[in-house]
Amino acid sequence: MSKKTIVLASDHAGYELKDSLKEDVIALGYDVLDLGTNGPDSVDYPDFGTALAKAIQNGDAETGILVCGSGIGISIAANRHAGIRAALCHDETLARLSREHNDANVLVLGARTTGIEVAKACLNTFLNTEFAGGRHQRRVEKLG
Ligand SMILES: O=C(CO)[C@H](O)[C@H](O)[C@H](O)COP(=O)(O)O
Repeated sequence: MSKKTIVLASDHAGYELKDSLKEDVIALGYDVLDLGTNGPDSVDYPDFGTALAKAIQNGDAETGILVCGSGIGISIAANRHAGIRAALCHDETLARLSREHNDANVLVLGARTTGIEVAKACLNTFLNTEFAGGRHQRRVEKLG
């Protein structure tokens, strides 16, 4: 059986945090699909949020991690796509709730707003928390 694949993407403001989180994801035993960006040259977050959403829609990965400066722009981009539930998280509580209540399939972080240790804690919580189902199932289904 193949390992679960996690897709990562960021803009120029987020690539260093994205690369750091990628190391953690690999160390945890996941397969990784890195859609870039891979350097400080200015790029546009909609291109990367959209590319990640399409990778999940296509079945290339089950779960995603997105990073931009604030996390806001790239969240907006990803959430325009059907089936994508991208959650901008600033702490472990939000990371846990995004999984338990919203069955979020994309963790979004702001590299200019969230420190590396909090970001890593969010990542671990996000990856290790199951969707609670029950009353939340009906609500998630209404998201489309
Ligand atoms: O989308 C954003 C803001 O909502 C992100 O923070 C971007 O990374 C940011 O806008 C990029 O800004 P820059 O001045 O072009 O580096």
